[in-house]
Amino acid sequence: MGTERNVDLAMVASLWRRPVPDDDKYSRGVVGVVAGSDAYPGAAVLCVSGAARAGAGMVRYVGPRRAQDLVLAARPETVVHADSDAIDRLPRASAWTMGSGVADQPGQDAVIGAVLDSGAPCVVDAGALQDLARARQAGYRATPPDRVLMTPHEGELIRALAAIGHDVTRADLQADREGHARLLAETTRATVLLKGSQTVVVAPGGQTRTLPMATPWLATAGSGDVLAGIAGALLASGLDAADAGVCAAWVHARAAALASGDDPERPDGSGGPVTALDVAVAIPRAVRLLKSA
Ligand SMILES: NC(=O)C1=CN([C@@H]2O[C@H](COP(=O)(O)OP(=O)(O)OC[C@H]3O[C@@H](n4cnc5c(N)ncnc54)[C@H](O)[C@@H]3O)[C@@H](O)[C@H]2O)[C@@H](O)CC1
Ligand SMILES: Nc1ncnc2c1ncn2[C@@H]1O[C@H](COP(=O)(O)OP(=O)(O)O)[C@@H](O)[C@H]1O
Repeated sequence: MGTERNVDLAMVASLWRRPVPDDDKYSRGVVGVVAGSDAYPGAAVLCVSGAARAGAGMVRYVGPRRAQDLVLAARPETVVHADSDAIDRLPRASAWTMGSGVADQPGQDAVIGAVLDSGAPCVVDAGALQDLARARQAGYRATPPDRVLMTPHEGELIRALAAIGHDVTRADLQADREGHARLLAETTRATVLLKGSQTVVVAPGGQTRTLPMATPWLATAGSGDVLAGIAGALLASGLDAADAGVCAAWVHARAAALASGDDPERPDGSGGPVTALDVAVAIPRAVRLLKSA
């Protein structure tokens, strides 16, 4: 347990699933996205854009009407579902991304609960992290540890740990980022991707994988929502949670470097500013780099 591996292009290229002639949109993976809310409708667009650009065969979006409309305006290929309908009949999806920009939306909370009960593979972000941590600590673990990926930033990791009885300061966390990510992973029996300039992915009872430093231009509102969408597409394509997290973080960082014009090998901020949607648009170019490995 706890052995370290650094992530590089060859590792990601060997894991990334490319479509084959026999594929159809379902076999390539259908991602259900429960993201965005009346308070944060833009997170829905960013999360869906991340999933679509990373190669999902289909994206199903579940959320409030205004967010549905924004999603369709930006990504008309998305199939949208009202959260009130989805509670009765969960849309069929190979994996789910849930929680980015979700805040005080009872319909979405009910869908998130139903997905977790179903045991489907899922990425859990932002507004869904604390409830998931509490539920898994209490033993409600329908989804196996290698199929659930929690994606906190440092503030969210502190709150998720507090929700399960571990009070941690920002200084404690920064002194040992991997140790605290592992504390959440082992206590909840879930895979944890801790975001930051250097992202780490911790599998419970397994390895820690450390990503290269990303361009500091990536520290911009909504870029984490794009990452959650990418990871959902990769879980839906059949990767396990740790591999999906590693590949998503690598492609996300490369897409940001490409969009910024920063040095992809040693990003130092020498490029220009990027927005979250710029990162999503650059994902296909980052995926193309994988074929050179
Ligand atoms: N366009 C949109 O709709 C956007 C929606 N977003 C959503 O907005 C909600 C609130 O997210 P926020 O993170 O902004 O605010 P939160 O209210 O979740 O967190 C704020 C607290 O966490 C700390 N914190 C925030 N980001 C951090 C980071 N990257 N690393 C370490 N500590 C950090 C701050 O110091 C602060 O104490 C989330 O659901 C998120 O997904 C954001 O992604 C921004 C864009
Ligand atoms: N200083 C930094 N350098 C490089 N990447 C960063 C830095 N800070 C944050 N990131 C990355 O940017 C993204 C921010 O995600 P998050 O904090 O969830 O923001 P949001 O909630 O606004 O989407 C993550 O992928 C994280 O790894």
